[in-house]
Amino acid sequence: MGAAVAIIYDKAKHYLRNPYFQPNQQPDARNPYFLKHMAAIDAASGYDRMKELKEFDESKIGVKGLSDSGITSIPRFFVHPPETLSDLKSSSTCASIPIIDLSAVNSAAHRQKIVEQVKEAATTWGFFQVINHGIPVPALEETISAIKAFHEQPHEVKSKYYKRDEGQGVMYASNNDLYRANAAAWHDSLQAWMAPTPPKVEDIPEVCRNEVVAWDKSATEVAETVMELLSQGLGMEAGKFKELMFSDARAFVGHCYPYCPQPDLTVGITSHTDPGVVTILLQNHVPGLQVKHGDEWVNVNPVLGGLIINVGDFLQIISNGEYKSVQHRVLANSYNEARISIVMFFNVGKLNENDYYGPLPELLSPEKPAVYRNFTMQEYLENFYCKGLDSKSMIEKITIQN
Ligand SMILES: O=C(O)CCC(=O)C(=O)O
Ligand SMILES: [Fe+2]
Repeated sequence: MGAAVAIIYDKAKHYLRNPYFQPNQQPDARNPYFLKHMAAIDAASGYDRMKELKEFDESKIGVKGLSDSGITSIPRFFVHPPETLSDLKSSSTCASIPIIDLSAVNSAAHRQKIVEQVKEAATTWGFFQVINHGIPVPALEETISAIKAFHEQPHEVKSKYYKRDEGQGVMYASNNDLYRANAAAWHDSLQAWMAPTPPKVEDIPEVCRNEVVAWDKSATEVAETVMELLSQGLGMEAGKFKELMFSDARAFVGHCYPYCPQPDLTVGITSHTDPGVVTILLQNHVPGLQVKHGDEWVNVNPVLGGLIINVGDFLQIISNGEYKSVQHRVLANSYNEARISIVMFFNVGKLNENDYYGPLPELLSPEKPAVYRNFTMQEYLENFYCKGLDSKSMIEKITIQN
């Protein structure tokens, strides 16, 4: 057994020794009274959550390392509160997000119909899949394979990239919000800021370097097409979102959701909305992504050649609530094969922290007054980086109460 492997194994054994934690004993972690109460329980049982988190983080093994080590019970800091766990089983099997064919997007005869479809999907679902978007299926598969290959590298190679350096460059870590969230989730991610400041190409791991660079280019083309349709759907010029620099800040994330031995006790990614303008998501064939539609969770099943698009908080706000930024989550993976997803987040590129943003003036009228107040980029970024995925969104914070 190599030294690094021995260390991983040692860590895993350490986690196995953790007392098994009954989820129904877990108090509501967001309630300050219970937090205090819980700290007391932890003190009594000798459980030091911060120490466990740090040990896991510093081991750099990620959930992939835990999963590969053959553990049969998950560390306690991954266990979610009972109200999250009891909701995991409730998913609808009949509904599905709209699928929109973009093959005729440049045909004058068909354009308006596609604009209507995109508008309807963004208004009612906040999520849709696009097909015939111009990226060939083999290119989608190569991108997935490259990210899978990154996560499958031996610990010795991959751990060199492990760091927490949010908001810039390239980083690989387990759970971006590990120290902010109430409970950790069963995924690892490779992340790279592609714009406005692209990473040094040599900082992108070699095993997926060309694919990440190529994906940035092709996903941005699709995003810009979709943004034109979304802009027209609001009755504005196709080029309006581009003019407002809505695709000028971009983050690439390659998630890996390895097999989880106790998928009923945790999640793959905690329910959240995306903060930005739009997100484009490519997933492999392993299911798990769900979106909230009305009171139901709906499975987003992989479609061959499909790319999933969703509206982020920023777009909901500037569209004055017309387009919906919808809660989504990923279930902890119960399949033997890892679930891989490639996510591109598109955000406004203007970096002046003191500029005000809010519902676009051209969408407001006496009949349709602003439903959100204006905010600065600084307030928006602070809100994002100070919270876990599971906390209050920007939207709730700036909604004008009547
Ligand atoms: O992996 C997925 O399918 C969803 C990921 C996601 O929602 C996110 O990274 O914001
Ligand atoms: Fe998301």
